[in-house]
Amino acid sequence: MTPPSTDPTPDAGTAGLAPYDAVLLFSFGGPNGPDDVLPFLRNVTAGKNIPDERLAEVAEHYHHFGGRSPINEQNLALRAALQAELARRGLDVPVVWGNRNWEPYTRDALAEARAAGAHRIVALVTSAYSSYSGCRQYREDLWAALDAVATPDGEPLVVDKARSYFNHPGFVQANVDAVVEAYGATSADAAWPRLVFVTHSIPDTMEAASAVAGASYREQHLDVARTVAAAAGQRLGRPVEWDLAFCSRSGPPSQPWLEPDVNDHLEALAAAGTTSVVLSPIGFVSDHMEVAFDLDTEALATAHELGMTAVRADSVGVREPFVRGLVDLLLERAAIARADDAGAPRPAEATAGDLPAFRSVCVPGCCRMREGVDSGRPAACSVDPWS
Ligand SMILES: CC1=C(CCC(=O)O)c2cc3nc(cc4[nH]c(cc5[nH]c(cc1n2)c(C)c5CCC(=O)O)c(CCC(=O)O)c4C)C(CCC(=O)O)=C3C
Ligand SMILES: [Fe+2]
Repeated sequence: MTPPSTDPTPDAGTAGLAPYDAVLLFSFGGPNGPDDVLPFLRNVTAGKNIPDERLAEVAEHYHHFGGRSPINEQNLALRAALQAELARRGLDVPVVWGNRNWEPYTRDALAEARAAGAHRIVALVTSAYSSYSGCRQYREDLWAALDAVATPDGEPLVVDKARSYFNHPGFVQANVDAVVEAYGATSADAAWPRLVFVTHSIPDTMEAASAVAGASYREQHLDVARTVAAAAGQRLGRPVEWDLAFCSRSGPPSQPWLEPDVNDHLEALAAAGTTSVVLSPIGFVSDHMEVAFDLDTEALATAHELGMTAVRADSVGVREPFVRGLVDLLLERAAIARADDAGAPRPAEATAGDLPAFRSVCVPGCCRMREGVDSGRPAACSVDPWS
């Protein structure tokens, strides 16, 4: 197994981010106040088979936090951190921020980049793993947003996507650091904690669709979990036993989603004698609502009811190795674009773990949910937008 690399910061080189002249920080979006909650949830669930009771329940989660999701401040912090790291390397490009489901919307971010003179943009999605929810849905919305952006000079606006970065060394390293710190925060007289990695559940059908041309969503997580647990155990001087659990299931009960649910899993662990856990939210890049509610509110309460000691590790947020890794990833994507444009071989791509680097341009049918059922929506950043 390859340990997370601690390579020195790669030089931006003379080509820098060319051919890109702007970066799109592309995220989910979230409400800024109580009045935003319902319209936001309607945006998220348009055309989805989510029961009303589930929606009312999720609205309550947001109201519990004043109707405001932490995700927007977290994206602003990430944008500022990216800008600072780009500047540190002498890379002078605007970073615009756009969301699929709330203001600032993707189309406005693209218009902002266009107004600043951008013609070719590299998109960084705030989802580390690939599936319909973390990749294709972003690309479908991007296609629609590109369609809505005026191009008065007649030159098209092109957006390329940086690959899913779950196994990029920066993301893995930041998670290792966070896990090691969480172990340090557990009380010395508690039992050696078991490490429970947590991610967003998805329907089994979405899991199957994520495996069109490589590792599935679940397999991507297992690769990261294995790598993070091994590296953390090494740093701590003692091996850690780990599992992968899921949170935030929605959809009708009749529809199978990835399991075990983190709460059920904690019960099973308690029944088997585990008294201490560290929860590592490897499926999420920031402590947004799903982490604040499903983990910090629900799962920690479950653990305490079961008499367990539980500490939640940070998500990667704006940790330095993560931010540095994202800028490395942008530079790598730019080098790939230059190679593709020149018909030259692509440069090597940095990874940690056993899986290869995820594809930078999606293959036909990638993460497609409804093939054969409807005509599908076209998606940007793929070989064939219509498949
Ligand atoms: C894999 C995945 C990630 C992880 C990757 C990533 O981090 O991006 C993620 C992130 C997020 N999900 C979020 C919020 C919601 N997700 C929902 C619904 C759904 N998510 C799904 C998947 C994922 N979602 C799925 C398969 C559904 C069912 C409907 C559908 O097929 O799309 C719903 C509807 C109600 C409900 O069902 O819960 C809401 C409100 C927020 C914002 C949080 C905030 O406001 O701070 C974020 C970052
Ligand atoms: Fe994809």
